[in-house]
Amino acid sequence: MTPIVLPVQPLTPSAFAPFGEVLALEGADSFPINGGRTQRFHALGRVRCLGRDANVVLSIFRGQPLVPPVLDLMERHPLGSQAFMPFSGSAYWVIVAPPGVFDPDAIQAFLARGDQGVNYFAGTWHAQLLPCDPDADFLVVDRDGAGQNCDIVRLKPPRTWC
Ligand SMILES: NC(=O)N[C@@H](O)C(=O)O
Ligand code: NI
Repeated sequence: MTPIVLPVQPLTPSAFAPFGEVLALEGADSFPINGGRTQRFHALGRVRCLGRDANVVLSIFRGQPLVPPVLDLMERHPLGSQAFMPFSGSAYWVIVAPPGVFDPDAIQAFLARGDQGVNYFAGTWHAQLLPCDPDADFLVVDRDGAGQNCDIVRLKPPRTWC
């Protein structure tokens, strides 16, 4: 099947608001701490962690680009948020759809800079990590625990982006 081409928009807090939060210095609420030696960029996102025996965990993902760039599935985590913060400088694509019943017509694609993170709301449909560069490292904050926390939906036709 010929993939549908998604237009890509720059990642901004307002455009991304239906899907989650953008983790970035620009526009953040910040204040000095530690006697003024440190600036705290406060509460950039909120972690949700629901269900039985659940913990918030911190992981590192070393991701590789999707080649060819053809997306045939998306996923969601109904029991918890999931945050990705790049720390090797790679830009990455963020392809999402609103929480709830999956609507393929509501899919949106963003290009995130290497200094922007994202925190997907619990239940936000998203593509698995799509870095632009090889060996792209991300700090990931998400939920570990009992229960089904990864629902998958197949894209027919698949999607690509430009
Ligand atoms: N499966 C996993 O831990 N990663 C995905 O959830 C992802 O969004 O990349
Ligand atoms: Ni995920």
